[in-house]
Amino acid sequence: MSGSRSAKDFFRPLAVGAPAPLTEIPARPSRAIHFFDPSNPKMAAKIPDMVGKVDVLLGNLEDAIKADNKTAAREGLVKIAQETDFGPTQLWTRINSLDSPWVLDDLTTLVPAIGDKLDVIMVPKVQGAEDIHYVDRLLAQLEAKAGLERPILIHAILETARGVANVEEICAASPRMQGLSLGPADLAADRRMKTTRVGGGHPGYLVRQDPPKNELGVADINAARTTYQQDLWHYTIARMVDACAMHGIYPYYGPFGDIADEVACEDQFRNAFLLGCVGTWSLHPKQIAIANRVFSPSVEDVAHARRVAAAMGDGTGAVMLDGKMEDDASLKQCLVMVELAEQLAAIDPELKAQYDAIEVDA
Ligand SMILES: CC(C)(COP(=O)(O)OP(=O)(O)OC[C@H]1O[C@@H](n2cnc3c(N)ncnc32)[C@H](O)[C@@H]1OP(=O)(O)O)[C@@H](O)C(=O)NCCC(=O)NCCSC(=O)C[C@H](O)C(=O)O
Ligand SMILES: [Mg+2]
Repeated sequence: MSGSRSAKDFFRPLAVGAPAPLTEIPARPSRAIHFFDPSNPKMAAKIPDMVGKVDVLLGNLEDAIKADNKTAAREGLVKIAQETDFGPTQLWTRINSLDSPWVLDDLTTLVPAIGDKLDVIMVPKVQGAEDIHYVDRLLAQLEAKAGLERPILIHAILETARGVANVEEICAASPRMQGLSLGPADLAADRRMKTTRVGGGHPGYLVRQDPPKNELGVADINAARTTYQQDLWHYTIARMVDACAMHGIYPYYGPFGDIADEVACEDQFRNAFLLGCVGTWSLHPKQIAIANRVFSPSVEDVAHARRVAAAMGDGTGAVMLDGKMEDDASLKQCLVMVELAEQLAAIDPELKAQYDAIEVDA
């Protein structure tokens, strides 16, 4: 429940005539949220062909769009949305930040023009529940005026220290809250981290093995020692995952700026997937395949999960499979995998064929 609204009012529209808020956020596949600049003619021309090949297309209006192109990007997005049938692909936008001179025009232009096609509005640099409340009320007013029949959802980017500190209240601020993404570049700057990258790791953030000891038991600190690079984003992503799970909404990684390094990109995405994220951003067409691969459970994992489910019968008790104990709790993890596989199979025929080919012998 939001801090200032009582439980009975939480699911009432915030403007007369606005659509009723959803009581549950649908689990729509969103492995890759693909960013494009609607003011860039080359990128814009590629969008119709990407429909059906990526789960989410996001027209970006904020950072990475030159100040001189803000209006062109907004108008470009309206044109693309009006001319494109998005089929199973969701259409999202990232509006300008709430302290910018552009955001009001973003919302008052987009909602009447393409509000019926927009699934989610991503709000950058969210600091606390008050930012969500502002967008929530304004969207309700604009939806009512435009006669929209379904509410547009809100996705917040965590990219300030205050936003991270307030992550739970942000998730709880509105029934429109669909999910959270990590904004590692802005967050690093706001935290005054000493990095210069857009997401990913850093070779200096590491732990080193203890020194070996000589025969007298004295540590040889000059001996070669293995180091292990650590994940700079583990803490923040873990907080996001817990806050989202608690509020029934969805956590996402965010941008990986080293477009050329596909291996490290895949590693960063997989860490997020394993921790509980449902998707990530793709900044370049080649990151879509990486995201789709990582955020779809492997055939081996789905086969194992179905095998555990079959062996567990009514879901209670404990059984041994391949020398390992399985019980109610491991079954619940397996069911997360099975449900995700079913959702993805419904929109991805290639994955469906792979999952359908699995034979389960208990
Ligand atoms: C990163 C890019 C600037 C690279 O663009 P480019 O140099 O043109 O790459 P290529 O030559 O390899 O491109 C090949 C063709 O593909 C088209 N292209 C490139 N990117 C896209 C795209 N995202 N969608 C559709 N089409 C794309 C090119 O136009 C080429 O076409 P052609 O010449 O006809 O073959 C560029 O990829 C880019 O700008 N990407 C998006 C960047 C972005 O959105 N950044 C903002 C999100 S990250 C962020 O905001 C940080 C975050 O908030 C935080 O705080 O952490
Ligand atoms: Mg940012």
